[in-house]
Amino acid sequence: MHVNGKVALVTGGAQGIGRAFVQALLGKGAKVALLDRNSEAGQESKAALDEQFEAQRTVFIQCDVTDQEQLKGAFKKVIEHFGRLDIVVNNAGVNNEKDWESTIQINLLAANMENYGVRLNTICPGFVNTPILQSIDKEENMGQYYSYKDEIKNMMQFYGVMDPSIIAEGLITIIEDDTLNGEVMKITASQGIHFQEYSQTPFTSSKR
Ligand SMILES: NC(=O)C1=CN([C@@H]2O[C@H](COP(=O)(O)OP(=O)(O)OC[C@H]3O[C@@H](n4cnc5c(N)ncnc54)[C@H](O)[C@@H]3O)[C@@H](O)[C@H]2O)C=CC1
Ligand SMILES: CCCCC/C=C\C=C\C(=O)C/C=C\C/C=C\CCCC(=O)O
Repeated sequence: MHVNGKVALVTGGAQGIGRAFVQALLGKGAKVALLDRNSEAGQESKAALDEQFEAQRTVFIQCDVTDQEQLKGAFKKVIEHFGRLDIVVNNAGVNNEKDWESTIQINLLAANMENYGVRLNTICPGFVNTPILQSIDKEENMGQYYSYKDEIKNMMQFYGVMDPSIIAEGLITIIEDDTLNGEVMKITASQGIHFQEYSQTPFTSSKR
């Protein structure tokens, strides 16, 4: 799918990887709705993007993705505003070991699109240089894993920390290549953008 002229919705688009996604999509000619629960960061982000791209190509919608009513309302607003919706990027995420139920709700369940006849792909990055990494130093985020913070920092040094722009490059690859569906794209500092390969099962059922 060509990105030029399409409409994209990015959750958690106010900062970090989401913001890099928004920037890359605008750079390729899309119109973008950035959704985020953080209104201040969302507005700041839109204002900064407006200096680089025409203001009418970006809209910020405050939305907590765990609130289904807000989320549905935001999808509706995007279609009303831009007249269509072609690309959904389910990016919003938190690191909150103390409230893992809400972490699962935000990171995995909020925008489940599998029943809508769309291509569905996943990006699994290694460490990326965004504000979420600051949570590693905070007991309120790490909970029982707080004592591992130095090991995690050693891992970051060992494996490397990537710039968000390479994750955005992975997203554009997924959008532009229509053959990609059900793929797990891995992005690491050592191997760059690559795909998880699954071995074929040797078993073939006689019942078809
Ligand atoms: N930074 C990293 O090293 C890695 C990040 N990830 C994942 O990438 C995604 C983006 O992470 P980063 O940009 O690093 O984090 P970030 O903390 O910099 O940005 C996350 C954005 O999501 C928003 N958000 C959080 N909860 C929300 C909610 N309930 N509703 C709406 N917006 C919400 C935040 O306000 C923030 O703007 C997350 O899902 C994260 O788990 C995955 C692998 C590595
Ligand atoms: C530890 C809590 C952090 C909270 C969320 C922030 C970052 C998340 C990072 C990841 O999910 C990635 C974690 C591990 C992967 C690390 C390295 C893989 C590199 C492999 C390689 O280069 O071969």
